[in-house]
Order: sequence, then C-alpha cells, then structure tokens
Amino acid sequence: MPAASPDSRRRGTTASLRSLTENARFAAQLAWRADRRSLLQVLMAQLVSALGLLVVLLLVRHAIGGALPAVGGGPASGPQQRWLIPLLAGMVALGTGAGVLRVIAAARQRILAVKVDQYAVAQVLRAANRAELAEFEDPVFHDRLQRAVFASRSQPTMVVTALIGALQAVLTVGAVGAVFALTVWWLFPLALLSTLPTLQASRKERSAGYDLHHSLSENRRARQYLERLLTGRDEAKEIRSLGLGSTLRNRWSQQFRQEIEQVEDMHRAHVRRKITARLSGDLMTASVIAAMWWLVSVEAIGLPTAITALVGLWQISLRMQMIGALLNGLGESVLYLQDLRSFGMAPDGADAPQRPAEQGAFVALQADSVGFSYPGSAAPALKGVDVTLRAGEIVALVGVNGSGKTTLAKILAGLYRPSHGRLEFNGQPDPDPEQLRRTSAVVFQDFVRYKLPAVDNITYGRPEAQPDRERAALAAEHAGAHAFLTRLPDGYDTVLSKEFSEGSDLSLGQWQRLALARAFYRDSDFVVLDEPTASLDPQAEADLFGHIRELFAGRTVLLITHRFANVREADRIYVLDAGRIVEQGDHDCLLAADGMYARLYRLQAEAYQDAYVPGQAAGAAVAQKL
Ligand SMILES: Nc1ncnc2c1ncn2[C@@H]1O[C@H](COP(=O)(O)OP(=O)(O)OP(=O)(O)O)[C@@H](O)[C@H]1O
Repeated sequence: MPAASPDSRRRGTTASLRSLTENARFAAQLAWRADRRSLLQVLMAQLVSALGLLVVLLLVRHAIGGALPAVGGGPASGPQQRWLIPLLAGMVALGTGAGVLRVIAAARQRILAVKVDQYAVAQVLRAANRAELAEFEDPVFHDRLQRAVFASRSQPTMVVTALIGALQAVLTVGAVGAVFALTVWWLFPLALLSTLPTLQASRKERSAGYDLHHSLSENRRARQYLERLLTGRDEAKEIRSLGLGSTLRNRWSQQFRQEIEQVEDMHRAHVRRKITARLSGDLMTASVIAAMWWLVSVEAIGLPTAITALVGLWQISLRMQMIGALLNGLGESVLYLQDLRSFGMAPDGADAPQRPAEQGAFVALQADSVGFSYPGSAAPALKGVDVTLRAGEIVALVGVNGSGKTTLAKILAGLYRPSHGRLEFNGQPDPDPEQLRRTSAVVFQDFVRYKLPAVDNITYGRPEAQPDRERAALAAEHAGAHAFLTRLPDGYDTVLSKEFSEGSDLSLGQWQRLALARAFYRDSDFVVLDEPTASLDPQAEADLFGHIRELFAGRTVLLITHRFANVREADRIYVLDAGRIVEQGDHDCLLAADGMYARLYRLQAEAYQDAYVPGQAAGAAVAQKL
C-alpha cells in the first residue's frame, strides 16, 4: 500500500476534524432538543465548579504562603496565620458546595442521557419508516440502517456525556491557566506540552474503532440474523425438527470469531500507542517538576508559588489525560453519529400517520409499458406491462411462480415506483406513490402478524383514526374472524402471542382472516388481495369468493391467486409470464384462446377431478395417474 503524502494526511486530518466538530455540534443539538433544561443545568454546574477550582487554587496559594513561616519554625500567630483557619474553612465549604453540585449534576446528566437515547432512537425509527420500500431490497441500506440503529443506542448519550466531561476538563484547564497567569505564566505552555503525546495517541486511535465497525456491518447483521433464528419462537419448531441448532450455532461462532480477531488486533495497536504516549508525557512532566525544583533553589520563584504551580500542573495533567481519554471515546462515538446523521434525521414532528383517501377517489388506474428491476438484480421482474383497472372492477393476475404478479401489485399500490413506463391514476400521469397508498388496502401474501391485542390487529388498518370497536367487529365478521375472536380468553383484547403473559395464538388461517379484516376495516376504494385464501379452509375460501362482489361492492379489487377456480368471476384476467402480460380477457375468452391460462386451468381442474374417483381413495387415484 503506498504511504500517504503529508499533504493528503493533512487534508484527511482537516476533514476528520471538520466531521468531528460537525458531529459534536449535532450531538449538542440532540441534547438540546431532547432536554434543554437538564442540559443547561449540567453546563451551569460545570461552569460553577470550574470557578470553584480557580478560587480553591488561589486559596491554596494564600494558605501555603501563610503557613510556611510556622512550618519553618516562625511565629504561629502572625497576621498571615490568623487568616489560615478561615481560609481552610472556606476551602472546606467550597469542597462541600462542589460535592453537592456534582451530585445534582450527575443526576441531571443521567436523566439527560435517557432522554437523548429516546430521542435519537425515535429519530432512527422515523427515518427507517420513511424509507421507500425499494430501499429495503438493498444490502447497503441495511448496513446503513444497522449502523444507525447501533449509533442511536447510547452513542449520542456517550457523546453528550463526553462533551460535558470535556467541557469540564477544558474549564478546569482554563481555571488552572488563570492561576498560572497570575503566578508562573510560562509554566502553562510547558504543562500543555507534556500532554501532547496523549492527545496525539488519541487522535490516531479515534477512527480505528469506527473503521472496524464499518467493515464489520454485514458480518454483524449476519450474526444477528442467526441469533434471531436461534431464539425466535416462530423458527423454534423447524429448527428443532431438523436438529439444526448446533449447525446454526457453529455458523454464529465462526461469524463472531472473525469479529473478535479484528477487535483484538485493533486493541493491541491501541495499547502500544497508549503506553508510549504515557511514558513520554510523564517524562515531560518530570522535567517540568525538575525545572521548578531548580528555580526554587536559585530563589527565582517562591515555594508557595511553586507548590501551587505543581498542584495546578497535576490538575492539568490529570484533566488532559481525561481529555485524551474522552477524545478517544468521543472521537469514536462522534464518528458513529455520522451514521445517524447520514441516515437522515427528520425535523421534529415530521410525519403523522397517512390518512386513507376519501371514498370515491378511485376512478381508474393504468400501467403503460411498466418495467421494474429490483435493486441489484440484473434481470427485470417486469417488462412492458400494460394493465387497466376501473372503478368497481374485479381484475385478476395469474401466472406461474416468479412471473411478476406481486411486483406488479406493489407498483399499482404505490409501494414501488416503476423503473420504466408510467402509471396513470384518474387520468393524472405519474401519481404520487403516497396518493396510491392512501387509496389502497393490500392483503399481502406474507401479511404481518402483530403480536398485539386482536383489536389492534384490525384497527391498524386506519392508524390515523380513533379505533372504532364496532367497525372492527363488522370487519372481522366480513372476514369470518368474529366468531373465533370472541372465543379468545380476553375476546378482542387478547394479545395474540404466547410470548406475552396471558397471550394466545391463532392458526395460520385465522391470522389470514385477521389480515383480511384489517383490509375491510381500512375501507379503501382499491383492494389488493395477494393469495388471500392460501391458508383458509375450503369453506372459508368459498365464503370469500362466493361473496366477493358483495363484500367489496363499489370497490376495485386486484386479485392474485393460483386457484384458477377463484378467478372465473373476474371482469378481466391478466396472465403474466416472465414479467410480461402474455394473455388477457375474461375466463371464457381465455379458455377459448387455448393458451397458457387454458392449460394451467385444465391442469388444476383435472387434478381435482382425477383425485375424486367415487369408491376409491383420492391418494390412490393420484398415485395411479403418476
Ligand atoms: N425482493 C426482491 N429482490 C429481487 N428480486 C425479486 C424480489 N422479489 C421478487 N423478485 C424476483 O422478481 C420476479 C417476480 O417476483 P414476484 O414476487 O413478483 O412473482 P410472483 O408472480 O408474485 O410469484 P409467486 O407466485 O411465487 O408469488 C421473480 O423472478 C423474483 O425472483
């Protein structure tokens, strides 16, 4: 690797210094927004205690000056000695005051820390929530998200605490500097010089941890994923059934070992740097003390001044060591804040839950030559797709696995933007995806099971409105969920997870009915049903499709299903193959065309007919056919 030129090193240092100050300012803003009262109180306490130290040092000098004749065998009750007791009493009183102040400041600082944490995590959650769905397909986004989550947890607090500590140290150094200015001003730069090696070592150490953290992002995500697999309730059954536990644990250990090796290397380098810095710093301090000794012996300065200066030197060296240590932590934490900032922190009060569009907002939705490629995928998932949905229609998408049905539905529902071509909504080209999202209700193939009270699982369909239990019950009735929900231990208020006390769980089909109920509750003009009956029993499936026009009267329905019997009633059926529309029309027309739809339909119909042979077991019939 070529060595960096002095010029580029300087540029790098300036840039890192700039980012350090910007991130430090960002941390201060976080603290200000999170709890400005506590912040101000803590800062005031630091200022007052620095002033206290200044006064104490001056008192020390006077006290030593007064005490020396007595120590040296002079009169113990001269005019200077008479001040000694009140001086000492004053110092004790100042010490007590400083102690009380420290207790109050520490408590306020802890409260501030919790609030800063809460504020920073809330910002990340908000930013993650605002990200476009397509971003979740990108590993780089997940690395950034993971680093932002890490940075949001306790890093801002560490930075704020370190900044306050650094401020305290700087104030202390300033106070000691002021004493030096009044006594031996030339000692101050020397004292500062003795701390240079420590500061330099901190600068080198600053970015090493952060760089390592960056390089480990993907490794850590992989490890966390394995941890979720090994501890998740939903995964527990399959992992036990396969006996996969130790394989996954070994994989996890391997992943962790890589991280540990790199962390060890980094810390070995840190230790070497720190020891060298410490030794050279202490050597310099010793030289300053020796110089003082000589100056006193040639009577260039008095003993009280020398002693005060040494106390000051000790204080400075202590504080500068502290600043060095803080700069290490601070430097690293501040760099982490870069991850928070770059993830996109929103101004306060940014987004309220989106309000579904008013009824009657859907007239027509059209896709013209729409193409779509997932981020990082070479092959497009959709190519030149034209579809039209008009108000009140039931339109079906069919096709083999991976033909692009779900992708198209997500584009029509405003979850992805087309990569090519365009959408037209109610005659308006390129509609805002949010407008489409507000108009639609989607029942996903892999719907979310919220481990929350059942009623919330339904009313989350309209998060912006006050939950309406009557409407929730009606939606559940339409979805065939009301009966089993009322039988739960706590009815609609039962928490739907055994992971929480007094929680209950549902069968997969019951969960699917709940997802349907959520869509009914949302009451949108446009409803996307992606395999809405995959887990339903035949009766529930027949109930839904037998009444689909009544249940969704006045709404536009986009239906995706592999069960061809369920799309017979659709006004129009689009057949997708490898991302293209290869056929379209109603059921009869597509059967007459005798193309892909007809072939798939007959295949399914035959399987049902052949499987049922009166007087013979279905399995036997299928086996005979094979
Ligand atoms: N998140 C993704 N990232 C990359 N490619 C994807 C992603 N999701 C789907 N694909 C690819 O896009 C194509 C279309 O997938 P899509 O899920 O739309 O198909 P589908 O017709 O709904 O399939 P199925 O019937 O199995 O649900 C497939 O080739 C699939 O591999």
